[in-house]
Amino acid sequence: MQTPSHHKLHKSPLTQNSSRLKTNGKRLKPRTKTKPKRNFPGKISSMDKPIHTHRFRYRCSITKLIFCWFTILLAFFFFFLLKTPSSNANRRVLPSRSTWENVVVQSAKPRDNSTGHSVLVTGAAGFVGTHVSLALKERGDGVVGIDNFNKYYDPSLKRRRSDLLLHNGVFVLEADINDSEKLAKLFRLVKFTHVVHLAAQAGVRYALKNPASYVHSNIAGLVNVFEVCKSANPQPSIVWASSSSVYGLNSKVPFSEEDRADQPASLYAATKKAGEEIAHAYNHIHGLSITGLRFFTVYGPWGRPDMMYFSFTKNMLRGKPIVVFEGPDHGSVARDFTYIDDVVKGCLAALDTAEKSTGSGGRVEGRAQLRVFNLGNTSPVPVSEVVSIMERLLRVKAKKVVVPMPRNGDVLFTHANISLARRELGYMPTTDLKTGLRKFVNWYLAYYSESKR
Ligand SMILES: O=C(O)[C@H]1O[C@H](OP(=O)(O)OP(=O)(O)OC[C@H]2O[C@@H](n3ccc(=O)[nH]c3=O)[C@H](O)[C@@H]2O)[C@H](O)[C@@H](O)[C@@H]1O
Repeated sequence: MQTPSHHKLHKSPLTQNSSRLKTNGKRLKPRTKTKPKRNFPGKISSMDKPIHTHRFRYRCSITKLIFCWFTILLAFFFFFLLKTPSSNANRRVLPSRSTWENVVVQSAKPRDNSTGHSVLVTGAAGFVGTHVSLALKERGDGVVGIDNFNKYYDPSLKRRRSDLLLHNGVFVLEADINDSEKLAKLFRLVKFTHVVHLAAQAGVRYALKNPASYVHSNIAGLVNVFEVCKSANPQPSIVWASSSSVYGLNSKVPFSEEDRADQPASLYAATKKAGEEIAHAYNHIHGLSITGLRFFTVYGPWGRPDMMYFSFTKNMLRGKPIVVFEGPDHGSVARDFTYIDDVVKGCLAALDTAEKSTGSGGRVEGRAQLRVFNLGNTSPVPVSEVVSIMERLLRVKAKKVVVPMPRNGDVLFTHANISLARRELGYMPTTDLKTGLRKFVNWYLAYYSESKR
């Protein structure tokens, strides 16, 4: 009869290797020379176990130890990965013993605490967001950015803008404006005096391809920003980006803030107009001070690759055709192109003239300010004229394919009346299209020649 230890012995890999394996009926020679010493018949004492057993157990325990350490290290790695914001750029900025929370607090500090603002800029790695953040920082305000770095257009351009901001002392947290926890946390860390809300799904024609993204950013995201601002104590004043597209099919020119804006030609325009109504509700109920800025086709260095002047430049330099839209009866399609520096001045003036919000802890002390301004250039230029300017600047003949403007969100023309902005904000655009496009082309050539290196 076999003892339990016998049973174990026969089942162990050692036993199988040394005594059980046979080839062609022959017994295989054991791999080790040491034979087990038996103290009692049928039993092997622990001291007398064969060296193979010791080595095997030794190897087993080493393997277990390594496995244990590896698991602990892995757990630490994931713990820190989850605790740290995911942007590479953000990770790069964090000094070794600092947390992203400390960096946010530093970034939000104005140069002079008594006069400077603490501003949260959403969409800070976007085109307008980058320029506004830089201008605020440059004049001494504290600025914290937030951006989700989505893939609507080349995210590497957004990363480069974010690097530029970081270089200038503006930290951009990688997070979506729909992440209420993150936003609320930012407000727990910093008492922001102002929010410049520029994060949005832009582009009029893309709405046909991805309508949900407009609802996600321009409606749900906007509501989320307002919600967090409404609950903050003190409540910040808000300046946010609406759009000239809200005028839609309006044919009365130039477009004035009092004109009807209830005939949007795209879902994009509809979400921006909805945003203005949502702003009204939050102002009315919660006492938030809100200023909406209707931007008119903003262009310039660090611009958006999805916009016409940018994509035409790229195609013309590569010898590719460009598709130029025209109106009925071969009429021109025109835009009130507005240079980025002028728009930035308008944004800062809106922020400086914004009154304080009047709500706190669910109570509202009096009416809060609610404003809407056009930020345009007051001189519409036909797209065909833009192409001629580009041809001269790039010294390239464009391969134009002229087609009737498809009904996919575009309107025939935009033209801003800026009297109100001039009166209330001192807004006065100074850059004509030729000068602005020259600055854009210089930036474009430098940026992409450097990227190739
Ligand atoms: O001001 C605004 O409200 C809007 O301005 C731009 O929208 P859009 O004026 O359509 O700017 P582009 O897409 O750069 O188009 C400019 C002009 O070029 C024309 N175009 C565009 C693309 C193209 O392939 N061909 C072409 O002729 C358009 O019809 C339009 O007249 C922005 O993309 C929107 O995000 C912004 O809100």
